[in-house]
Amino acid sequence: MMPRSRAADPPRDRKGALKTLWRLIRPRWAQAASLSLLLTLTAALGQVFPQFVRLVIDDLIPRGEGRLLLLVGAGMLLFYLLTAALGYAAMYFSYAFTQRVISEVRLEAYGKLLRLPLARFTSERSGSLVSRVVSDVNALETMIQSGASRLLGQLFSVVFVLAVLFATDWVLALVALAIVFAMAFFTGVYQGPLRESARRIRSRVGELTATATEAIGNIGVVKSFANEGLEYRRFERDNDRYVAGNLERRKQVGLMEALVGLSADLGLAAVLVLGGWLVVQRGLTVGELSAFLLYLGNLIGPVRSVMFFNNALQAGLAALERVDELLHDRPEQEGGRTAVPHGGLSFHGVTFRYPGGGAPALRGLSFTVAPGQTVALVGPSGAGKSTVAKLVSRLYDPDEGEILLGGFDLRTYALSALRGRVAVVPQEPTLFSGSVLDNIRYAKPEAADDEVREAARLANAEAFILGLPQGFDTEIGERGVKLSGGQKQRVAIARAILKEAAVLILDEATSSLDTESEAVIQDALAGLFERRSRVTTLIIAHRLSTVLGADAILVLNNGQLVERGTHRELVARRGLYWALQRLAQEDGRRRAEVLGD
Ligand SMILES: Nc1ncnc2c1ncn2[C@@H]1O[C@H](COP(=O)(O)OP(=O)(O)OP(=O)(O)O)[C@@H](O)[C@H]1O
Repeated sequence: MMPRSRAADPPRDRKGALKTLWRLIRPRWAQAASLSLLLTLTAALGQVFPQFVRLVIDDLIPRGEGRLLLLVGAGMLLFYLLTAALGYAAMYFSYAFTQRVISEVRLEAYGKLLRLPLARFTSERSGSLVSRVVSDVNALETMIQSGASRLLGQLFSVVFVLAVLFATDWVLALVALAIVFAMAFFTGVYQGPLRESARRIRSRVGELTATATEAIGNIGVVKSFANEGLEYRRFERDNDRYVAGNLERRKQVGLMEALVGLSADLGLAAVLVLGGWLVVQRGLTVGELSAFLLYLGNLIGPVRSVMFFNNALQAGLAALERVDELLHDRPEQEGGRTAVPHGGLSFHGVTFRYPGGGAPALRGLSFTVAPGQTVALVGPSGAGKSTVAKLVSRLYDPDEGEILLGGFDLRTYALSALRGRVAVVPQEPTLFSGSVLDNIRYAKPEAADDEVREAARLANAEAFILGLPQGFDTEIGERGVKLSGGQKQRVAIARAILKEAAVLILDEATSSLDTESEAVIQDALAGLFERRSRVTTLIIAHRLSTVLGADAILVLNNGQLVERGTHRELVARRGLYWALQRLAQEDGRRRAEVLGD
């Protein structure tokens, strides 16, 4: 028996996030480095102005060089035009670089999200999962952008200026080095708390997104219970937590910046005092001390930027950790078999418990449906009928036992191949935004228009579709025309007809269909069976008519198979099936009486 796949790996940490960051940057490190140097160069070009001033004041004016002055003016014009163009190009390309990296991560994360096992979507709210792909990925922007545009240049300046300082006066340079260490020390002290608060903020963004997504995704229900106020308060609570997280972080950032700033200021004062002493006692010149102090100023600026980059780095890494966890989440496990035969379906000792759920939904279930046969599953609510359907589509895998299709374990098939051959008509079909044509074609994206129309005809859906404002091109789904329960079912049946299914699973609608629609649906199903006579079919049956047409009836109770046989055999047994049928008949009689009145 195959091992059950784990729902999720343990949470990944900063090391994992750093590795992922390096994987993303590595192929483009040369590009990032040259962009950063180019930006530094353009910034350095800005420092040339004092030289122009010196040239004009000290040279040209005293010599009365009017024409040369014009020439210098023209030179400055060219120089600044070039500087502006370089600055623009470097800034744009570093931005484009950041966007490319981020867009790649976003696509990779979304691709991964789509391939996570269904169970993963119950361990985290879907809005929070979406926030990992959208807002966490967006939160990487500042880190990558400032890293790509400034970091390298600033590190370069720090090393360069330190070298100049040591060449000027090594005693004072040691003090300067101590300043850098003090600044780094306070940055280091706040590294952990900043990372923690950044993590909290990211997870609160996830909660905030999830709360809004759930309410807006179910806005009809919210409105029908007039619960806009309740939902508003839920969002307000999450929003308050998010704001509190941001304020807490701001306090830490403020303290860190203050301590880093204090180190720099006290360091400058120390250099001034020590330098003054050196001038008095050791013959250091005033000019040397002034130059040293100016250089020190040039050192502290870039060191501060590097330290404050740490802030962006921690926020970015906290976001990247969440993205990284998603990227390393285990996808659905699958086999390599791509040919799924028309064959029998069998359950062997299948036991299954929903992740996080209590009692097993299925217990040691065994049954076989011969190729091309139709089996009806009946049983009281909660017996496990829909669970059987979910396991056949491999939305979940059994904890124990195995399910074979055409003689092979379902887990040996490639998922897309398997799901491409298992057609499900659910009780409440889902429609997506798009035309009717697109919605039916969802079952087989490569199907030609004619094929789709033929499927709709066989599903008894053509007449109502042609009655819609733009026929097959009518927009349905979230922003379009709303379809009735029966119409949705026929769209779902048309989808199933379109598929080259080896197994058909039909979850009959229990309610919401009047007798007329029910007849139409039965006709539609007849179309489905006519087209797919060799299909192995599993029906979660709620109607006598369907049960009578089945080759065998399986009665489930409490996740176990309690009876099996034909309608006649099961009625003769006077067991659970007989009791359920009697209940259904009584219910039918009462409804007929009410309608008769
Ligand atoms: N996603 C889920 N997570 C946890 N438990 C679940 C989940 N879906 C179903 N269950 C539980 O599994 C058991 C079997 O449910 P299942 O939906 O298969 O019953 P059913 O026979 O199809 O019922 P019905 O006729 O009412 O649709 C029930 O106890 C149910 O509460």
